[in-house]
Amino acid sequence: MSFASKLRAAIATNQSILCLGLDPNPEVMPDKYKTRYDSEMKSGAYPDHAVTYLWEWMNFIIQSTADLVCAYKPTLGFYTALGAGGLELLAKTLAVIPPEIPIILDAKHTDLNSSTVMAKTAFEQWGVDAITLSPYVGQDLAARFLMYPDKAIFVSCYSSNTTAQDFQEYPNREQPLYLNVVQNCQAWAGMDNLALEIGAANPEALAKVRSLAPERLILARSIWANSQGSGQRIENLSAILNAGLDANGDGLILPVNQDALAIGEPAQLVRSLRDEINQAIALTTHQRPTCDLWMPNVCLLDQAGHPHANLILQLFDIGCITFEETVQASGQVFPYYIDLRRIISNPQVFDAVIGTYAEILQALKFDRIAGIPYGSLPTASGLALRLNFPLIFPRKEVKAYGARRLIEGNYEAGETIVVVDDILISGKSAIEGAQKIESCGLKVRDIVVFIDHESGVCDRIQKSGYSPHAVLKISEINETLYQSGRITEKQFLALSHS
Ligand SMILES: O=P(O)(O)OC[C@H]1O[C@H](OP(=O)(O)OP(=O)(O)O)[C@H](O)[C@@H]1O
Ligand SMILES: O=C(O)c1cc(=O)[nH]c(=O)[nH]1
Repeated sequence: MSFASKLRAAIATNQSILCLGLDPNPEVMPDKYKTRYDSEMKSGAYPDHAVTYLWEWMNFIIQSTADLVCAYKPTLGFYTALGAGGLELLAKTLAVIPPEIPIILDAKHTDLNSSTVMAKTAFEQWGVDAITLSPYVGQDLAARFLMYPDKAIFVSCYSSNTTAQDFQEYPNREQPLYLNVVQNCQAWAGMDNLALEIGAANPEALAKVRSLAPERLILARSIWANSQGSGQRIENLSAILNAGLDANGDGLILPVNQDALAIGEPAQLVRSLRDEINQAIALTTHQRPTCDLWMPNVCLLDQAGHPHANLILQLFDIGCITFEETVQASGQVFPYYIDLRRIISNPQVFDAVIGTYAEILQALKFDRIAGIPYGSLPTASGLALRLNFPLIFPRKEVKAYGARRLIEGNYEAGETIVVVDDILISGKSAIEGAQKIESCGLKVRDIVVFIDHESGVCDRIQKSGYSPHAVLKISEINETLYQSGRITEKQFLALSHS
């Protein structure tokens, strides 16, 4: 199961957005383990035995909280700091985490050279579901981890540490570096594979991140740093939730405060924290306006890329391009499918797509717009409304009852019609649609599509007497997806041989 599905299931089953850090830090070890640990360490004879007490402690925490949290987050540094025994401890700890609870390895990995092997060890050997990464090596680092489609990365975007402000807030508070990181890293992968990690002792930074990443999963850190008494904790919690929850009241995971680890019986503390958070979420979402403005997810690529790069990524993210063997209308089997029919369920993408067609249509001369059923009827309707032109459409099949019209809508013979379709593969649908329209005494000059699948289809359209226009070529889409790390080389090659 993928990280994203596992996390959703764990949140639903345990009714919890709590992520518990599994950090075998001897400094905060409860007394019942610490006394034995210290005496073993003092004896100096068997330091590996001392690790046994850390293991007992970690195991106890997991057994006590597995029905109360949505994820576990071991911090790699605590394990490596213990030497060889620490890595054994990590393996043993991971092995007792129930498989339905996702594991986020807090590695803050930052070295490009070791990233391929780190990804292999973390995801294949240790079997963790997600890993935290430092952003500053850039997309190349992330790409090594994103080769695993069922796994996820958490990009560490903001630290609560005071001295980190010198870098994060550079060059000024209006356009700080960390918001640049948030904006840019979202182009590296879709929602299920890339989340953000934010130190949120101060909810202001969290709110800014949320406004730039309205739909991303955010792991908030250090949220308990400024909470002394319970009143202050509830106040802070409410501010964190207001700042960090997405428009649906989701998209946020919160840490368990480290006190839970230091006390001998963590279950009670984690349970009451979970319940407190759930109550606060209910209150926060209840107070929000019921009719919210729908905000797009921002996913920016380098401005030097394709002018429609962001739209291409969004199309990919909403599932318009899938890689599985699919029979085409022509009977051929392709190793992918382009399903532009999904656009209509995402108002922001739909609007952007209509805008790109509109730019082309505005330069053409015509009296009416015709959409090719069924896939292109919503788009043609959107264009008719946006450009204020009348709409018609040729039926796929003529009905044996009712008006039995081949062309629906009103028109006058001799008028010029612009044909709108979503994709040209063989060109058959668009050409046949245009011919139906012409058979009713209308003229068709231009055929406008969103995607030209290339391989000579535009020549075929021209040979049939029409002028083809496309917003995008399949090769441009392929290049952008590959450059952004959305698709693998194998998928790139599959689309290149289209
Ligand atoms: O260039 P072509 O080889 O004709 O392929 C492209 C056509 O195929 C799809 O429609 P489809 O036949 O799947 O029908 P639908 O729009 O009703 O889903 C698509 O919407 C195009 O109209
Ligand atoms: O029928 C096809 O050939 C076809 C249609 C479509 O919308 N997308 C695609 O990849 N193929």
